[in-house]
Amino acid sequence: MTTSTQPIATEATAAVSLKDIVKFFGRFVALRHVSAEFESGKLYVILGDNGAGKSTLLRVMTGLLKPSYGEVKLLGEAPCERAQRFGYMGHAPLLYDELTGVENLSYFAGLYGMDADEKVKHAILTVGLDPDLDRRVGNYSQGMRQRMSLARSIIHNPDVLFLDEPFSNVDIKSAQDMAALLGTMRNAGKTLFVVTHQPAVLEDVADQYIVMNSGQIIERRKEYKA
Ligand SMILES: Nc1ncnc2c1ncn2[C@@H]1O[C@H](COP(=O)(O)OP(=O)(O)OP(=O)(O)O)[C@@H](O)[C@H]1O
Repeated sequence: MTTSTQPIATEATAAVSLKDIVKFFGRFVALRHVSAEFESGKLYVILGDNGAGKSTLLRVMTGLLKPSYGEVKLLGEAPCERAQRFGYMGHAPLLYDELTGVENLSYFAGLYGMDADEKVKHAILTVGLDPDLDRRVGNYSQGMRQRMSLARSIIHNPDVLFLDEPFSNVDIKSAQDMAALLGTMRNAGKTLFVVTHQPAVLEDVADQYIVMNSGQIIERRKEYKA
């Protein structure tokens, strides 16, 4: 019998666990003693006014930003140990303007050490774009760019997905299509965290609304309207 020192993530393992997280930027406190557990297989919508700490929380959850104090676990481990299992879509699309969609995604697939072709096509079709479109991303509309950025973040089929304002500058129809896709991913067992100022778009698919104010989670509720 072989033994392993690797902890095994069970279904009971929280997707994300935050223990007393504090984040300073200089002397400014962006996150104030945030403790929370988020179970797997849910779609969480993170709400709050400008500057409430939503993006900071998301980036701390991914390990892109180190907390000043406290502990983050992603699927039971430090986020850096789980890089292959989460995807992140931030404000910057992280796409090369001079490359086509397929070329962009093939590049990122290569970074994950993946055999690209089929997965790239699948990711592009999944977000409702045409893999055969021979157009540089620099000439995409903002909505297409957001979709391609989403495709980039799911190219490695992550279990946990963090999306920061995925619907910004996207027309309502495209936003609704993206929301439906996120719902499908949740139904397939993925965990999603979505920061947005447009919670109505996610009304049909959200499991929980996480409300932030002044660097704290002040409420977790099922409905986005009070
Ligand atoms: N790198 C940084 N350096 C200094 N201050 C920062 C930095 N990043 C964020 N902040 C500050 O931390 C606070 C929280 O920022 P954050 O971007 O997390 O808010 P947010 O809720 O996502 O806001 P918005 O809805 O406007 O995107 C803000 O006051 C912001 O100015």
